[in-house]
Amino acid sequence: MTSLATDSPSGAGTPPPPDDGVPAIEARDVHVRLGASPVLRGVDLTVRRGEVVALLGANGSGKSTLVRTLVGVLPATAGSVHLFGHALGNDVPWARVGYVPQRVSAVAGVPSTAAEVVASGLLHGRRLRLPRGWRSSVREALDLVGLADRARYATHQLSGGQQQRVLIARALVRRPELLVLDEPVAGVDRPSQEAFAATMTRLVADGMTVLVVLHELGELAPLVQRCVVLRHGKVVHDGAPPTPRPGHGGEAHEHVHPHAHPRTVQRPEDVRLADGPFERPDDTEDEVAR
Ligand SMILES: Nc1ncnc2c1ncn2[C@@H]1O[C@H](COP(=O)(O)OP(=O)(O)OP(=O)(O)O)[C@@H](O)[C@H]1O
Repeated sequence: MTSLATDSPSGAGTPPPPDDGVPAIEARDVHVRLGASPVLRGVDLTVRRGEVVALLGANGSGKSTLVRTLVGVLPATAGSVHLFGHALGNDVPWARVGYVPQRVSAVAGVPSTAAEVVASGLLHGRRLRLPRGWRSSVREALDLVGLADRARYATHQLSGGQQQRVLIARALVRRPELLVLDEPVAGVDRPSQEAFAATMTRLVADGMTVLVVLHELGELAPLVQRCVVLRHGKVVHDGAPPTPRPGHGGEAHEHVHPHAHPRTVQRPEDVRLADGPFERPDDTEDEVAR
């Protein structure tokens, strides 16, 4: 299991379990309707243990819907999802799964300290009491995202990027083996982007399996082994990351980041999706969906 303990240089205390060949995520022919609209239309996705997979696609292509379905937040209309070999439901070992939702002020209105938000990540399923040693787990998780000195800050006293890091720490405090993140760096400040990339580098080195929704590979490009691209709720690419193109991030790039705070948007050096089935900078599914 990936650990947040600090007794090794990478932050891992316990080695990950041997890969038994069962994928961390296995989704087959997943369909989701929201309201009257078919949002996912037969998605297949396998994420093997230790893989780092980026989920890409234009605004409205269904990325958030897919990850929310994979972690059981949204019900699939049809198809199946297995996590660690268990169909979604009570049999899934949820303690092994960390989920970081899109920020969208998820913690901004919560009158809690960073430490309290992180500690809430230790409560899941039928666990309604904090486990023994929770304070050190919380401290380690905050340390891992570079916010050990902000533990007692109210979340509204933190920047957007720091709030996002608190959410990541909340997912990490469970010492998950699988981390699912929905646009973790959209609209966050540069120091938080860099802190996030450094955190992910350590976690991946320790064997963490990662599925991350991104608009751009950005600072995570060196870690990403596979890219899955959604378009109109279908997978249109599943394979190697697209070739980097110079110049992306300039004025021509107008991909909308609806969750970004306008004053804190940063455009990292990134990787442009190729033409063809991939997103175009000015393309949103809402505009082109049939
Ligand atoms: N609750 C809902 N009811 C009806 N339609 C919805 C609902 N939530 C999302 N949708 C629609 O589903 C489609 C996919 O949305 P989703 O948020 O999954 O896309 P996305 O690829 O994550 O987009 P973005 O990059 O903008 O976050 C969009 O057309 C959106 O308008």
